[in-house]
Amino acid sequence: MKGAPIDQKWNVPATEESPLEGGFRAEFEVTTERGGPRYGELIEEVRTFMDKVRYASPTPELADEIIDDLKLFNAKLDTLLVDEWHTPSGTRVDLPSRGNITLPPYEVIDGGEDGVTASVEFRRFHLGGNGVAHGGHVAVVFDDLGGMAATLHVHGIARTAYLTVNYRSLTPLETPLTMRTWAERREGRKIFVKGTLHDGDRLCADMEALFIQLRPGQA
Ligand SMILES: CCCCCCCCCC(=O)SCCNC(=O)CCNC(=O)[C@H](O)C(C)(C)COP(=O)(O)OP(=O)(O)OC[C@H]1O[C@@H](n2cnc3c(N)ncnc32)[C@H](O)[C@@H]1OP(=O)(O)O
Repeated sequence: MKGAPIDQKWNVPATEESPLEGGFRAEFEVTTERGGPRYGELIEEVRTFMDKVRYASPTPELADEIIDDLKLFNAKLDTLLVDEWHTPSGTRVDLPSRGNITLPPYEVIDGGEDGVTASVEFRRFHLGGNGVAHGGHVAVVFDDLGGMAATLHVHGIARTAYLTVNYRSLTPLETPLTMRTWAERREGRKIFVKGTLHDGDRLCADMEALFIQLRPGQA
């Protein structure tokens, strides 16, 4: 298991009442094919590049060279752009964070109706200051894995209404951390979710969030 539990039924098939439109599509296609067998490696190289950009102090000449190289890469990708529903980024459940380049990389260890446990590692480019993670990046992972817990709990798509993070101690970079998220209770479409982030036994942060299950066809 890497980016998500594959065997869970979290995709609600499209129907006339719940068409494939709106904020999140009714159907979340589970795939390990898009982007090819080395897509994970591609994403990892991009993350490594961002790590280095975060800490590099290039000369003007090196910056010129890298800009030219990046323009070539961007032109290559321009030939193969697809919409968000068909990109591998976010749908490759076999890859950390479902292959989503915008998320700190996590691997789901266990996931189902009762909650999600994942190993997350903040990268060097997630630096906030003083060598530790930026609080916003911590919140992003809580949002994604909290949303996953809500989705698995109700077997339907949910969207964040609010999310509160308490930063209890510093969150290290380049360290395997454990995040747990679970639905504490449900009131109709409202799913109250809680979560924790630990470095070993030390609590780095906890969160409380409200996710709202989307009505059929809701944008
Ligand atoms: C599958 C793999 C996992 C993927 C996980 C990805 C997770 C990513 C999650 C996100 O980041 S979603 C993006 C961030 N969130 C948004 O952009 C949400 C923007 N807001 C909205 O779209 C709507 O406000 C929302 C869907 C949340 C609610 O609108 P609705 O029209 O569906 O519901 P409504 O306003 O009628 O509220 C329903 C209930 O929730 C309550 N509620 C809504 N927002 C609230 C709030 N902020 N605080 C407290 N209560 C709230 C509301 O009072 C009401 O309570 P009652 O039923 O008891 O009357």
